[in-house]
Amino acid sequence: MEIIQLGNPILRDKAEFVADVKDPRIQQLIDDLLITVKQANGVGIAAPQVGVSDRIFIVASRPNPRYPHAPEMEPTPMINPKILARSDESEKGWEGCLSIPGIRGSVPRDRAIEVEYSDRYGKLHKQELTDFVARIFQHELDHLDGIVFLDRLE
Ligand SMILES: O=C(O)C[C@@H](Cc1ccccc1)C(=O)SCC(=O)c1ccccc1
Ligand SMILES: [Zn+2]
Repeated sequence: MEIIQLGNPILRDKAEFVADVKDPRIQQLIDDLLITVKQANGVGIAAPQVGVSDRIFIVASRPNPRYPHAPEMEPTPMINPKILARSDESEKGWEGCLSIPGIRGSVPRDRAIEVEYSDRYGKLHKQELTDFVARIFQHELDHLDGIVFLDRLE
């Protein structure tokens, strides 16, 4: 799928709550996002970045030049994600965005967050995320609310 670039107003849309995770259209979208994030060599991707206004994103942390200690994880679809609690400490870190190629910036994010989301089978997950994985989650959640990392540069 084609990745929407900054400047396209769709990227600023607020994504809608997913009513039925078992809907075949949602399952197809999840498969498309998994392929797209892999092809783009990203560590995350959100549905609005492919022009779909659903509250779904993929978190796919892996070690990379900027975060060599990042955990290698199975790309994880997260549906109707939300942050339940935040650590009081925040940390600045480098971010990029597949919709804003060639630009990197230092963005403050909460170092630890308690999150809730449904997986693609409809199972509810509640867990604590820290460091780079927490950063990706916050970056992708922003996309669901039409926010990009440039909006958060200090
Ligand atoms: O635009 C996106 O949502 C994907 C974005 C996710 C992200 C990267 C870095 C910090 C938080 C969230 C990317 O994957 S950008 C390209 C990339 O692979 C990368 C960029 C910087 C550091 C690590 C990876
Ligand atoms: Zn992005």
